[in-house]
Amino acid sequence: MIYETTVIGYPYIGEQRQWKKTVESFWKGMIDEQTLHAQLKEQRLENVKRQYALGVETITTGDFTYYDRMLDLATAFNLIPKRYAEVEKGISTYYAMARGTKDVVASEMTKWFNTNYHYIVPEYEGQRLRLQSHRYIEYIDEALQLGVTPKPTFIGPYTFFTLTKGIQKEQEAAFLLDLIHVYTELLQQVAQTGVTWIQLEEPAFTTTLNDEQQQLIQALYTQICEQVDTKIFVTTYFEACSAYDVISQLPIDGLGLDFVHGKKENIENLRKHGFPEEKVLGVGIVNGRDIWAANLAQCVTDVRAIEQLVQPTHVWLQTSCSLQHVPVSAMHETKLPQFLQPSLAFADEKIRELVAIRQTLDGTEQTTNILAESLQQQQVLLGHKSRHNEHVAEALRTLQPAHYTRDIPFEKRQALQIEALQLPDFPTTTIGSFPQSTAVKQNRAKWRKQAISNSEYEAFIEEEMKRWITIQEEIGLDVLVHGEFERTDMVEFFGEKLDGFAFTQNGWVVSYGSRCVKPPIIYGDVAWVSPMTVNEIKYAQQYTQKHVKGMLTGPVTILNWSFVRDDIPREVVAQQIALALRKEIASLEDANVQIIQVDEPALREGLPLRKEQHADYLRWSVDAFKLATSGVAATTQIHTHMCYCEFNDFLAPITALDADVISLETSRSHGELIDVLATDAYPYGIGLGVYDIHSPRVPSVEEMLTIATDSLHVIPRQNFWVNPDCGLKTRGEQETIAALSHMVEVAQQLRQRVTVQ
Ligand SMILES: Nc1nc2c(c(=O)[nH]1)N[C@@H](CNc1ccc(C(=O)N[C@@H](CCC(=O)N[C@@H](CCC(=O)N[C@@H](CCC(=O)O)C(=O)O)C(=O)O)C(=O)O)cc1)CN2
Ligand code: MET
Ligand SMILES: [Zn+2]
Repeated sequence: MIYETTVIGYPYIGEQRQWKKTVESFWKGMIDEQTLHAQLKEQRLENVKRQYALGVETITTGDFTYYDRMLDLATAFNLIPKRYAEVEKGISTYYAMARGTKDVVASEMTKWFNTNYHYIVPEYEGQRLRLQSHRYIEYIDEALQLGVTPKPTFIGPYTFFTLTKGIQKEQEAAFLLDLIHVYTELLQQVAQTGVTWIQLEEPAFTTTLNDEQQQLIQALYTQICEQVDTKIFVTTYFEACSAYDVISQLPIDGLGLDFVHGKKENIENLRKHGFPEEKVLGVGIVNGRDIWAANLAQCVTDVRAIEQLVQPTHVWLQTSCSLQHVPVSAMHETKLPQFLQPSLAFADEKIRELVAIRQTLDGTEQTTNILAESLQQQQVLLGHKSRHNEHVAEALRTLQPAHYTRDIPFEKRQALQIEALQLPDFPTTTIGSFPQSTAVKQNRAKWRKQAISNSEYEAFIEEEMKRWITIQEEIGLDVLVHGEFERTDMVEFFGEKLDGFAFTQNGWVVSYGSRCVKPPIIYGDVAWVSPMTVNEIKYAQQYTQKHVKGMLTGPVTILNWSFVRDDIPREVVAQQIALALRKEIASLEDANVQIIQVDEPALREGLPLRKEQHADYLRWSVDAFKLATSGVAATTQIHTHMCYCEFNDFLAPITALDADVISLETSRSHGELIDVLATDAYPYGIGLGVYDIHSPRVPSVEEMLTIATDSLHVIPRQNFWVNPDCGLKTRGEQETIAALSHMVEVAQQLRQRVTVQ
């Protein structure tokens, strides 16, 4: 048996987020294009060298990007929408598609399967696909020069096809023919560099696949593999491989399976259908999505059990998915609770785990001590007192059905709220955050370094809140927000104040483009300690007669955007967070806050990839939201917000939340959503985002009015809210004020128009 270690992909951001800094400097015009290329090359090579030093045998290239890997392929294939025709070719077009310019809107962005990473959606407008210049060969050559024979990776043709938008049914055949052609040409070019393997990532193989889709996969792979002379390794991840009997028989040379997230089903498939003798089996054994150290002895046992079943001749030991979903290294985290440190494994530590597993399996090194330590660490964590909080257990035990429902049904609540809140028709509001300006970030950085005192920092935040209350009054918004200036991130902020969470100093993961998040680590039972948001809301409320919304992140989003303990079901962790938020909401009510928004942008992202698992997830996630929000008075208006997804097939769960008002991002699926609202009336208050907040471009009144009037016939007047797509933290101040002023004008015109009718 031959064992080799490899990773599907390694994080490109660098340990100190060098990648982000380089790319953003280029956007700001601080460095020129040549310097951008030079700096990124240095970072890429550093990543290769790091992995080599850690002992990975087959190093991957093409896991690097200048913004997003789907966008890399789309531009390499000439999938460039017409609206960018006026933009200079090359890097300018690439970044215009990613971010928009003042003249042209950006491409859509949406979640990468069930992760918090967002990719750029390729758009097909009937153009011919042609292979354009690209960087893949350069990446391979520079690795070869380091003496490494890399395994270049690409997102595979089926996944690319399923994620491309705009292909009409009648265009499908032409598109697919073109796609086969460009993939073949690209892979042929790559083959000529002398690499022995090419990896194609097919996460879409783990979604439910019908017969037609299976036939398409066979056709794609038969035609591409026939024409490419290098060995092809297809890897699946995030779930078990669907249609395993078909996919394992594709004319490819290796298949990678996720034995972390799809363990049971993948093993069952191996048992039932075997594994082709001549193929390499990729065993995704180390979790690529969490930050917990693996139980190495268990991993070794699992690999041996898999071998017993199918006796492959060649095994690649790999992470369950790309390591881009975890931070680079846990080595420099010095402020974590001591007992936790040895339990953590970020990308580099996970590579070490793979190497230790390999050494154990092939007996090349004595690993008894490493395995024993790994096991002992598991025990320490399992038995830790933070995981056995009696108060939390008691609170969960005593939950009753009444904790999950509001006292009065929505129709009655709505009447009471109209009376209590006295809002105009077509009320305008924002989603919560206002620009996190350089001043905001710098003050926080200084405060963290203790260069300014607590009171100086608080005074700065208060000044910013007050200033933005005035701005909102001047713009004429109806329901105001405090602006979230005290928050680094909507999840990290709450985690810092709740029991059971830990924080890294440098555990960054890319969320989209150059935007990063530092997901908190939920290691123990979650509990509310003291009010987290009341002071700020109260402070802001003093300066206005209008309502200031309370602003919280929902239980499911906190769960989905954290790294979560794996000793108890996620459902239980969600309940714990919900109970903590329920207390926070009660504190807001005590402070006379009458409108409280509980954001759940990650509710849909957590939806399992397999349809048969949806119902169970939706049951407990909707329950968690209701547990958090249903304890309020009938006159307290609960808002929620969702974004970064398509919601047209998600109306039933949204309705089940029983939230009085929802604001939805709609730049992705405005039309479809309206169609759905036309057939399935949605009874609650709803604000369909009237502009995309991802671009610095200021949309005109007419543009927003068109979007708003579109939904006039499907949303009754008393339910109609006017708001942007999402929070404004990434925007500049001037463009924010300009865009919101236009938005308020839209509401005014709607009020006039509808009165006349
Ligand atoms: N967790 C999470 N997931 C999410 C979202 C979200 O808001 N949160 N929104 C959606 C889109 N994703 C987003 C993710 C990140 C950001 C974002 O703005 N990230 C910031 C970091 C935010 C942050 O934590 N900032 C810290 C640290 C900032 C920093 O880098 N400070 C400098 C120093 C300050 C300076 O001079 O700028 C440093 O440490 O070097 C702070 O404000 O305190 C960034 O990458 O730039 C936006 C949207 C979906 N998923
Ligand atoms: C990703 S959803 C963001 C909601 C949050 N209240 C904000 O405005 O930033
Ligand atoms: Zn949002």
